[in-house]
Amino acid sequence: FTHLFLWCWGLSPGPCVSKSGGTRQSPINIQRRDSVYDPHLQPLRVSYDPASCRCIWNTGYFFQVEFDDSQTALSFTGISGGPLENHYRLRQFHFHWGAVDERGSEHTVDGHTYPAELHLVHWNAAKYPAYEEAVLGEKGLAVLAMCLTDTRAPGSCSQDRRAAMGPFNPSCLLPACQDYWTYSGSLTTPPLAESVTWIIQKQPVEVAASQVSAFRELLFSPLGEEEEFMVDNCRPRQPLMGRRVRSSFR
Ligand SMILES: Cc1c(Cl)c([N+](=O)[O-])nn1CC(=O)Nc1ccc(S(N)(=O)=O)cc1
Ligand SMILES: [Zn+2]
Repeated sequence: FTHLFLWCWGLSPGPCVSKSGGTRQSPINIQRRDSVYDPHLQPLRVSYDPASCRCIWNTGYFFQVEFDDSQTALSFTGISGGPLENHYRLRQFHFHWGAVDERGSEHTVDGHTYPAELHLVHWNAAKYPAYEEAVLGEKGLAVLAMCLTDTRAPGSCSQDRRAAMGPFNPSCLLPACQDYWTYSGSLTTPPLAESVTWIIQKQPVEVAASQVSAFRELLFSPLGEEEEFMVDNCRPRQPLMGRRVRSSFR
């Protein structure tokens, strides 16, 4: 019906049907025994330029650290290799976490949840002129995800508060082990666009203990309104719908 309705208006949902009727939604549970080793998967090539780090702000869903992803950015800042056919440029990274350590990650591995999950969001700069187009386009985005046992909180703030960030190299957040799973999915908050190649690192990142509690002091609510703590900003797992999860390791 959705397609018919859109067709009536001369609109096509395109390859990235979002919300209901989605066939490739995220996050998912990764059942290790059902993932398929793909020997053709290349190693991931990650290269970030700390000088392109711009600001940190609270979007109301999570806080995100944004990077200069304009063409003028001097150096290569992003990822290539792995399951990707092109070079994807880093746009932002953010976290999802729970109210308690027993939940918080969006993806799970054999049903195991972690207190938090980091997402580094990249867009296909070889195929699209800007992030805005890539969000809704085929193979538009690549999100590099890793579960965290705890995270370093760069500071608390209410919704829409923005702060400048000095040079920061997100590579310091990446685990040493290069093994990953990959599957085709979507954004995990609206518009839930089905344009994401997910790359999930196998090794969780161990960081300083009792850091996720600092995230829990952030606010969903705008300044001056009744305080609502930003917790449990993780979407429930979505049906696999027959999708295959590939692994880069045996
Ligand atoms: C939809 C859109 C556009 Cl277009 C723009 N823009 O600036 O042009 N920004 N956003 C918002 C956005 O990116 N959300 C987003 C949501 C979930 C995730 S997650 N958890 O990694 O799946 C990554 C990002
Ligand atoms: Zn996310």
